[in-house]
Amino acid sequence: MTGDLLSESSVGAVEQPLVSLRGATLSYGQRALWADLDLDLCPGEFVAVLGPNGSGKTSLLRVLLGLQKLSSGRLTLPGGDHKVGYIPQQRAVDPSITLRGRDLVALGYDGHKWGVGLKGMRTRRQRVDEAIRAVGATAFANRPVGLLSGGEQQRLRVAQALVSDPAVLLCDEPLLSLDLAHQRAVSELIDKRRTEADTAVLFVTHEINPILPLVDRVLYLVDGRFRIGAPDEVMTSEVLSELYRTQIDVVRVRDQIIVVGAHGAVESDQPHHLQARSD
Ligand SMILES: Nc1ncnc2c1ncn2[C@@H]1O[C@H](COP(=O)(O)OP(=O)(O)OP(=O)(O)O)[C@@H](O)[C@H]1O
Repeated sequence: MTGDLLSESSVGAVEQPLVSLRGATLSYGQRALWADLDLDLCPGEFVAVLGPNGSGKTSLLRVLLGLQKLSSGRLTLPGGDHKVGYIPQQRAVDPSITLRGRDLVALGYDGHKWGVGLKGMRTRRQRVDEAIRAVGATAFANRPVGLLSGGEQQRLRVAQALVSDPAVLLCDEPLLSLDLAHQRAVSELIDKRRTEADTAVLFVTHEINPILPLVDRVLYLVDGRFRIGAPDEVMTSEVLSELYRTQIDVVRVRDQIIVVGAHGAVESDQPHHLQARSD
């Protein structure tokens, strides 16, 4: 139930991490989702978290958000407390919800602030407007969230996470149900934040290809086992076969990674990007 740390050295320059996990284990009852996990998240780093359904990706975000206690091990913030932006998994919004798009974004700015006063209100409006502009949502920000398309709602969720000026951005499958154009737009927005503000990004996804050029390291979780390293180190036939405990073939086609598994190899745990092998 342990994982090997393939490449802490591949992080590059020695930097003080914003978030650090040491020997982190999360169990529900007898089942360890992951155990002995060491992970540092440094400024400007983009870490993708992959793994089949139920492997503990969202639970990892919940631990980092302070919503879930570790069963053992330590979570530390070596540089002190930081602002954290969170893009939650998409959920269907009730069409009768009258909250406007800009109100949703403003919730991200308000955070724990109360009684901001008149001057504060002006700054708040400016910051919210900027965030809405940055995600290209100005045209629909005054409409009720419930009447917006999935892609439009997702852009507003990104704005909500970014408006708080986060040092760490936690994203839970932010590309889910977006078309290719919106996948690209949302990935670019997150990457822009990372490069311009040195924000660290932890990005849960089932599909690495849309973000492959942005990824520094991959954390791949399968059934309590895990690997951490650069995409070229982790996304290999050898490593994934070991994680899934069955033959997995990883092939590169142009700039895409195609993962091919044996029929029925991972059953209901089959990740979205795992293609059935035809032999
Ligand atoms: N509070 C809890 N108590 C007990 N079990 C839980 C709790 N929260 C999550 N789980 C279980 O832990 C497992 C991991 O859940 P989690 O949501 O972290 O997986 P995931 O990798 O994000 O999955 P998906 O890809 O489907 O979103 C699941 O089997 C889930 O049912």
